[in-house]
Amino acid sequence: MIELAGLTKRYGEKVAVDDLTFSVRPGIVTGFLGPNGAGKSTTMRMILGLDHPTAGDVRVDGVHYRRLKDPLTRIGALLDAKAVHGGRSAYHHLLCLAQSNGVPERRVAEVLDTVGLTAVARKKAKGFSLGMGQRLGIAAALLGDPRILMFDEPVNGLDPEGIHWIRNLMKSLAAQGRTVFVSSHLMSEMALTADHLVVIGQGRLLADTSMADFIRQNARSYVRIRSPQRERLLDVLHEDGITVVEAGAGALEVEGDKAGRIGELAARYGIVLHELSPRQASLEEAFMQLTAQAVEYHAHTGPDPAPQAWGAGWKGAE
Ligand SMILES: Nc1ncnc2c1ncn2[C@@H]1O[C@H](COP(=O)(O)OP(=O)(O)OP(=O)(O)O)[C@@H](O)[C@H]1O
Repeated sequence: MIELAGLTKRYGEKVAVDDLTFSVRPGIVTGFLGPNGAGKSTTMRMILGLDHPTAGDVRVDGVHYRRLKDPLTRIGALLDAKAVHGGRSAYHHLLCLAQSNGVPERRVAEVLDTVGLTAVARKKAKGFSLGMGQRLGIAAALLGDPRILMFDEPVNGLDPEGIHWIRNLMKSLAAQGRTVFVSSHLMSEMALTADHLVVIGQGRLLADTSMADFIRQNARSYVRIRSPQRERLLDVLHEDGITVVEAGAGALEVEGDKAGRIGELAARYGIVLHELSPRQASLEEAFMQLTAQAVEYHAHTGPDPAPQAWGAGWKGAE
């Protein structure tokens, strides 16, 4: 279990982590999501005692990291896969870690086998690909057989096979009852891996929810419509109590699964439709919406189309 209470980190004027309170529980994969610069790495560094909180507190199994005896056997972390002495072999790198942390030597061969690096164990780490480096970093995290694991963007730069492998590894570690805390800026990746989600933006907590609830609340379905008789169509839909939203580029959107009803109304009133497509918003979109106000650097590719609405009960883009 990892417990954060009011955890805050300032760098001068910059608040990197802002009053975070949440717990990471055992037996499940908890995804830690946020756009670039949201404060994920800073939070993880504070969990490991590498950065001091400006305020608040973070505990690993009830104690501060620095007070843990043999910390590698309690919590294993992959923060920066490049933090390896390149002149050492994978085996030697892990052996040094094991010897300086009271971990039995046999664990080195075991974790090399787990991450699939046995064949290259005697090769120098500086010749490793990004994927091999990630695997070596994960091997180091697993070395002390800890009950808590923390991975910062572990799939960065990996090929599909590597991504698949990491996904399964995390699930199996959680299934063994371990606490697994993994950061990502990709919702689509987390949707396939995490049971629980903690979302932050500009250091602040935006969501702390089960993946199932997040999907239930955010995987909205809607219908996209295009018509050369747009005004007439708007009138007809309005009369039928259907709420319509401007979707930009001449398209309209209606919440829910109403394609059938809209098609019938269009047919009854002889309105030409160029498009009538039922759609499902992706979780990536839901995540972008949730964090939209909290992104540090926006790439402006054009004017933001301000949503307009017609009809009953439109409450704005939520
Ligand atoms: N040592 C530091 N000094 C000053 N500012 C810092 C320092 N470390 C991080 N920051 C700032 O704190 C904020 C949070 O950074 P952090 O690296 O924790 O975010 P992140 O969510 O991990 O982002 P990314 O996904 O890009 O890795 C950023 O604005 C960053 O510029």
